[in-house]
Amino acid sequence: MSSTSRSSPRVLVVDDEDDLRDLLEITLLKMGLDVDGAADLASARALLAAHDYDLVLTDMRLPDGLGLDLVREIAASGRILPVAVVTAFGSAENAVVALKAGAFDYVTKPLQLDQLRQMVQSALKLNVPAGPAVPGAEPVDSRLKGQSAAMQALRAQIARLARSMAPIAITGESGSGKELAAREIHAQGARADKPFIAVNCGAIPEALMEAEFFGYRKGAFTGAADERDGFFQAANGGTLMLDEVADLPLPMQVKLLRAIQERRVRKIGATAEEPVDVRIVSATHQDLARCVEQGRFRQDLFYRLNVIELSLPPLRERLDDLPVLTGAILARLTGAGGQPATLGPGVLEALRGYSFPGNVRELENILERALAFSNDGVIGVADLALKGARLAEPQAAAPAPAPAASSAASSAPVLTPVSTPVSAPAAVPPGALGPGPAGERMPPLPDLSVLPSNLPAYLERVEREIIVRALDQTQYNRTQAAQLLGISFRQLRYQMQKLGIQEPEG
Ligand SMILES: Nc1ncnc2c1ncn2[C@@H]1O[C@H](COP(=O)(O)OP(=O)(O)OP(=O)(O)O)[C@@H](O)[C@H]1O
Repeated sequence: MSSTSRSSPRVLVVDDEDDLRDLLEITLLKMGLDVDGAADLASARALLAAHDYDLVLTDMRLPDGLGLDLVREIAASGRILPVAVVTAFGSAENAVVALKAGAFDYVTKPLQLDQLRQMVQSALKLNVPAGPAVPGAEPVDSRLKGQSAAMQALRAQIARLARSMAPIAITGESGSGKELAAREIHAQGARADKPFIAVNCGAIPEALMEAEFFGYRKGAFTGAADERDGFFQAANGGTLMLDEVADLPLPMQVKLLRAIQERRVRKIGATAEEPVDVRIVSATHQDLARCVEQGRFRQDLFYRLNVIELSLPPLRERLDDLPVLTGAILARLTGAGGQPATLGPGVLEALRGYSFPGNVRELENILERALAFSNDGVIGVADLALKGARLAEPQAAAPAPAPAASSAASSAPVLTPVSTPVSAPAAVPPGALGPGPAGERMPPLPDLSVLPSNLPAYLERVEREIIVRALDQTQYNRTQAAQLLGISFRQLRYQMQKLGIQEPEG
């Protein structure tokens, strides 16, 4: 059942079960494709050597080896050829192994023909050159700015990952660009014209989670006045990003695992399941493997989400990107047609000396604030009001420390209460100490007669102490605490998680 015309995309089907191979071949022929069949690895290799294919679809178990061998051989050859595997139902492990080895996607037996067709269509779209490969087209401008080796490697990895359906787990500190990377993977892949839906798992009340993810039928519960789609249906054909995935409660993790494994969801109140074709990208700034160890995250879901890891480097490890990043951010802040702001002398050096715990988001915030304080669009060092710059300055005697407010942070360095008036030493940039330009509270520095031997750890302790105090002052009202500290609720929540600050029990 093979065809020789090259006007249509050509697919190689490798399966030793005649019935299944026939079913696959007929389905693909009906889609207008040319199809060759092979019953074992040896014939598949011979056909691959003789012809150009646009897609290979292979069973896992073959008389003379594994379909996985074919996946590996094609990946190692550098040939741009998507390979999908057919796995037995319930053998999730095989599917994950194949995806890790470089398979584009998988379908499970018994075959769901609608899923098979969707998968084939996605795979064939990958062979249409996109972006810069089209002659005369403008090169696609990556949204992820930076020329450092780390960013170049990241962009190359993203280009590879965009060509597959494998679930990706993105890790990286808060503000390091996880969502941007996920959007880039989506935009460069076969699903670019379909929706990209990002869901902050930590922001959905537990009681609403199932309805939000899977949707509901009219009348399924009080208040369900109309039928509604969930995130899975909304992202159908595209990408669903599960941001802050470590925040998912355990019961929801079970439901999510099922939906991802079976590629089907059931709306609340519905009797039938519906197929969904969604690429899953997850992200967290937490150590998910540790959450598994602590019993807070299911091992099986972790395994399913963590097929391929993409790690975003913190900004402080790629400070060479600062000129490009600041340029891009300032251009955006000034908007089209505006005169872009410039950096005054010493500004880049000052930024290079800072550790950016909030990464690119923090750089954006610093520049936005600095722009507001700058004269004639020229940002000076003082306009940056960098926290690190204060610590870098040689300090005269600091005010006497006050007792720590919270036992949870009793080992933290002690800060003087925020209300203590302070005058700034001459060497410190204006705005860094004392009331800030917009009447900001700037408490005095802790005693720095002894310099910390581990600056990041020290800063973390300072930050921890400040946050615990703000929470104490507001009876753990996080919205008020965030306001008090001039940060967003989301930032506060991230920092609390990162620093392991929990509400006192009772
Ligand atoms: N390499 C980069 N080039 C340009 N902008 C970037 C880059 N990395 C991050 N940004 C910008 O920084 C901000 C934060 O990025 P993003 O939301 O993707 O981070 P995140 O890691 O998902 O953050 P969080 O953990 O808080 O959800 C966004 O405005 C984004 O556009």
